[in-house]
Amino acid sequence: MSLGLDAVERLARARSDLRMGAGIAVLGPETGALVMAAETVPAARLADLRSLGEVDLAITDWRAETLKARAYDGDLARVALPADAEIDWVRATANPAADLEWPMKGPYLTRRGGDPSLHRAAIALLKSAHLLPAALVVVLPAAEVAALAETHRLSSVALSDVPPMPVAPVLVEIAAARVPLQVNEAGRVRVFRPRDGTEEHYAVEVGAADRARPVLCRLHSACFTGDLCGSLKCDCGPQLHAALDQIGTAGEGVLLYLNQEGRGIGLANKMRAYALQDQGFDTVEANHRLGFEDDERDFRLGANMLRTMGFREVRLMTNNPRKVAMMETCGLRVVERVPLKVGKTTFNEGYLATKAAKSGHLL
Ligand SMILES: Nc1nc2c(ncn2[C@@H]2O[C@H](COP(=O)(O)OP(=O)(O)OP(=O)(O)O)[C@@H](O)[C@H]2O)c(=O)[nH]1
Ligand SMILES: [Zn+2]
Repeated sequence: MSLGLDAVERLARARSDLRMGAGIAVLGPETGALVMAAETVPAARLADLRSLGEVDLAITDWRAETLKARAYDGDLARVALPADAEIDWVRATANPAADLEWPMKGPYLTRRGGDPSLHRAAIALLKSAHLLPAALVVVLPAAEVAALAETHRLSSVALSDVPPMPVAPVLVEIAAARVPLQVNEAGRVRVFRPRDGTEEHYAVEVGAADRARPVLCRLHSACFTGDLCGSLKCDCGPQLHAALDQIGTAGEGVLLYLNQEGRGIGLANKMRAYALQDQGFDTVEANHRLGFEDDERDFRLGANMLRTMGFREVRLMTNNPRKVAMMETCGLRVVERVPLKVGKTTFNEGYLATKAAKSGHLL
């Protein structure tokens, strides 16, 4: 019987529930947790969660640093929810938007000792759902959590199925068709769908490159503001079009368009980061204040797509050494790094300088 959900399907359902403000169960061998997203949980549900036991607000070490909370667990801190904390306090701890107006939300009492694995899994789930990485967590005996999930028909996932760095999803080509492009009429768009229910990614192939030779390739991450709206805050739009021009002129090559908006944090969080940048923080600091790493992308996706298309060697258009390294790790030989130096404006020179200084980009 295959009617029941497998682990990958249960994770996809749990991500979706968290986005809607529902609770989910994470089941470990002895203990389990009821988990809700600080960003989406309705006030009434927070009250119900409280009635079950002690509530922790799990935040990342980056967010803890901003809030001056001690992160005894290394990569995260388990803040004990104060008895008088209302939903506004929870949201403000998760979201740095009002940090400057409301700086004294603490002092934060954080837990020390014990096993933070359930909290770590909760944060990983929220990140993969593109929500702020702040999770409300109540830890109880696993049997009790399983019973609550059963009674209230909540999604439940096994702790062992939520690894901190998920395995690279398997991508399947779903559809492909000819799309004549301005840069070259021999264009073809292929759509790849990950098996884990996350976003689809696209490959634009120009011509029919020989699979036995290195392919000219741009590995591009989605940027709604730069690619579509012509934003001057970044260099994405000009890079996208320069890469397409170069591939079109060469007569063959591949543009991989990965739907990893905002370096993998999603557009809502990227706009939160932009609002922080308007307060004076740089692109990396803004991500950290939100609780994210400076780059949350999984470049293994691009390498998987290229391999599925039959390529083994690549001439990669990028200024980002991490992209080169990841291709190599995934078994694709980068025979050449082709620089893409376009799109510098007075609005983005600070952004480009920060990427060079803090993220190792080549200027
Ligand atoms: N979080 C965040 N993301 C941003 C910001 N500005 C641009 N982005 C995102 O950054 C990514 C840039 O993608 P790419 O141009 O492929 O990557 P890159 O790391 O700059 O590397 P190369 O362009 O290949 O040199 C896109 O996903 C954008 O949406 C920002 O200030 N904050
Ligand atoms: Zn951009």
